[in-house]
Amino acid sequence: MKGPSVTSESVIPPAPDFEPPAPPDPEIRAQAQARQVLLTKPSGSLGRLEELSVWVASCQGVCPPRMFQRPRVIVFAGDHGIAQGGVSAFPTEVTAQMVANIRAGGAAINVLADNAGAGVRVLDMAVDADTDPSVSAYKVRRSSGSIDREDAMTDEETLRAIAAGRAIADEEVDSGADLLIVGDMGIGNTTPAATLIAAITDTEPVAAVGRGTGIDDAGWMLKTAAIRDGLRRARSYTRDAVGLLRTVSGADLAAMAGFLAQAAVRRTPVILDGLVVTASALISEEFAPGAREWWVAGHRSTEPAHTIALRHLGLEPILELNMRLGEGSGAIMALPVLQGAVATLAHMATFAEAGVSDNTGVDAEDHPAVDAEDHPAVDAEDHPAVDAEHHPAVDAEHHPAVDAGTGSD
Ligand SMILES: Cc1cc2ncn([C@H]3O[C@H](COP(=O)(O)O)[C@@H](O)[C@H]3O)c2cc1C
Ligand SMILES: O=C(O)c1cccnc1
Repeated sequence: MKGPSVTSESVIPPAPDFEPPAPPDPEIRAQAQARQVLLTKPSGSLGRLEELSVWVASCQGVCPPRMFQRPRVIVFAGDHGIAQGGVSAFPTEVTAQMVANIRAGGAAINVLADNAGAGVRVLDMAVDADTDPSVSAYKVRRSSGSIDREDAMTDEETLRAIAAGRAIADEEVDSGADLLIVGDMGIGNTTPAATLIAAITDTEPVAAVGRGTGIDDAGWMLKTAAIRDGLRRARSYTRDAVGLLRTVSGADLAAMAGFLAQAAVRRTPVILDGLVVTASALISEEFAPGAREWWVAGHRSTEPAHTIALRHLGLEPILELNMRLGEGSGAIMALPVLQGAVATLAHMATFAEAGVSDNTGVDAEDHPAVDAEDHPAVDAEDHPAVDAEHHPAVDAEHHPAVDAGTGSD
């Protein structure tokens, strides 16, 4: 993926050189796992909150972890030529109108971010209109190409978009962001997103296509055909992340990929959103292998390709709310869950502090009432608080942060 590759069409420049991200801190992870067991509750009783709290501590490199002080939502906006092909239920001009709506505070993401205590920033990467200078500083072009028959952008534009995403991540982290959420806004963007996911995971167009903004059956046929044509064009680039972005994505998706990779390089945790953001995340993991250790999936979108992408990344979504909006709206709903997880590990009393009896003196043989077999929750050894094996939702391989067995390696 790194060296220049020669194709029949062009010489593809090397992928941007992201530093390999270091994993979240394994020592802190072990400390956090050990602390979870001391808190005044049966081990494992806080379910997935325990694993999430351990993950946050290991990302922050500190135990107990800190509540997030400056969570930020960054919405990457862009138009797509394919939107002219009947693949969306809405017209292209909605993208610029929604960028203005987000700036004015009236979109779903604004009210949900307010509710969760996060700031929102929207950026025009490729909107097919002139937008306010406050959002267009990184604009790459007006609309990306129609991916069924032309490249989304040039190599130079692709690299510029990736670099923009990277610079934006640096800006956010440098100004104190301690949790990042990526959102998308762009009529037609679920078509390139589904195409990217299908190309990377070798999925048939009919299995990857979804209803997006709510297309009817005629739109579904057009969208499936567009994904099929895009996949045909992307065929030679399935092992070339920059080539894939150039052929079948858009400047907005390329910027998200750069942003997500750099967030990991900067050791900043991310909550992923739905289909569009997760499509970019697949590319980002190619740029910066291991970046996914810094991400959690906020929710499962109803878009079928989202589930395919999550499976590929080994991520289990926190929420399932039947949402299919984008903008970062699903991810932001998971922020209170993450804050709750942090609060438990940071602020609960331990058994010793509260003078509550723990179960270390309880012997299953002497006390048949609390027989380990009937009450597995009291058997600390067989049920480590965050044991990936007993919680298959959590993928130990991809998320060593939650693997109690390898906590100290
Ligand atoms: C008013 C409105 C607000 C949105 N906010 C996010 N999307 C989402 O829907 C669009 C993608 O779906 P498709 O590929 O079917 O066009 C993107 O703009 C995405 O951000 C919206 C769509 C609309 C219409
Ligand atoms: O899941 C998403 O990201 C999504 C779904 C529908 C429309 N826009 C975005």
